[in-house]
Amino acid sequence: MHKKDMVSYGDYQRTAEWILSHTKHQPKVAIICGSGLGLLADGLQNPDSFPYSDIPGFPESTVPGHAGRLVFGELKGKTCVCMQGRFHMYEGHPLCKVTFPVRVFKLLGVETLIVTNAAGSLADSYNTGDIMIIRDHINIPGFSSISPLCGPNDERFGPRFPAMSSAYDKDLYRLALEICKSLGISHFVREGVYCMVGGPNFETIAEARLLHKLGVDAVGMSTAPEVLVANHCGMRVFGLSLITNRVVKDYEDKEAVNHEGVLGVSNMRSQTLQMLVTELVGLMDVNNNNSSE
Ligand SMILES: O=P(O)(O)O[C@@H]1C[C@H](O)[C@@H](CO)O1
Ligand SMILES: Nc1nc2[nH]cnc2c(=O)[nH]1
Repeated sequence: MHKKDMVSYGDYQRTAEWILSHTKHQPKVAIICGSGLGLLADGLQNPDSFPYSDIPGFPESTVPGHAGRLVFGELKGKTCVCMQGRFHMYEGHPLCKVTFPVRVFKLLGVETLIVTNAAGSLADSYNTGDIMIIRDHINIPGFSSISPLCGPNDERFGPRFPAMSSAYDKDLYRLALEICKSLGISHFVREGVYCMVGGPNFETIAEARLLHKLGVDAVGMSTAPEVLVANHCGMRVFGLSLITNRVVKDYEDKEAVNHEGVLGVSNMRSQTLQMLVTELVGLMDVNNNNSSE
C-alpha cells in the first residue's frame, strides 16, 4: 500500500472537527444514497448541507446521479447525516478514501449506518423495480485483499480481525420487513445476497452465470467496503438494494444495461425508498441496543 493511500486517525479527526464547527446537528444515524437515490436526503428537516468539495479530506464525487453533498438534519425527530452520493473504487479512489466518511461519522457519534445502492438482479424471481433488503454480502475485491481494512490496523476503530457473520443487523432487518407490510409494498420487496464487484464495466455473460451459481441475488459496485468499515468500528448496519436491471445471463438475450437506465429506475422508486427509510429511522432505537422505542 502506498503511503499516499493511507489516512491517519488525525485526518479523520480533522474532518470531524470541521463538521462539528459548521453544524449543530449531532447525528446518530448515517445514510449513504446509492445511484439516483439522493432524494433520501430531501426529507431531512432543518437541513445543513455541504458540498464535498468544501469538506477537508473528502474526495470528489464524479458519477452522474451522485450529487456530492453531505446533508445533516432530522428525520422523524432523529438526527441524521446523509451522503448524497458515494465514492466508488472504479473512480480511482483508494478504499480508505471510499470509506473515509464512515469513520468520520463514527467520530461524530453515529451508531447506525443505512446503505443503499442500485444493483442488477441475478435471482430469476426478481423484477426491475424490486427493493432487496440485504441479508448478507459477498465482497469479491476482498477475496484478494483489496479491502479498506488492509494495512496497519488502528485499534481505536476496531480489531485486526473483525467478525463479519452478523454484518447486517437482524433486528433492523425484521423491523424493515414489518414496515414494508404496513406500507403495503411487500409484493416487491425481497431479501437476498448482494455481491460487490469492482466495476466500472457491467458483467459478461460468463461472469453473470458464475455469480448466479455462487448464490448472488443482486450485483453492484459499492457498499461492501462501507459495510466492512462500519462493522469494524462497531456500528450496526442496514442495507437496501434497488433492482434497477436484470443481469443478462443468456447469449441470445440482446438486452444491454446502461447507467442512464439504472438512474431511470432509481428515480422511479426513490420516493418509496424514502418512505421506507424514513419509517425505519422513526421506529429504530438510536442507542444501538436494537429494540424499538
Ligand atoms: O453507488 P451505487 O452502488 O448505487 O451505484 C451503482 C453501481 C455503479 O456505480 C452504477 C452503475 O449504474 O450504479
Ligand atoms: N455490477 C453491476 N452493477 C450494477 N449497478 C446497477 N446495475 C448493475 C449491474 O447490473 N451490475
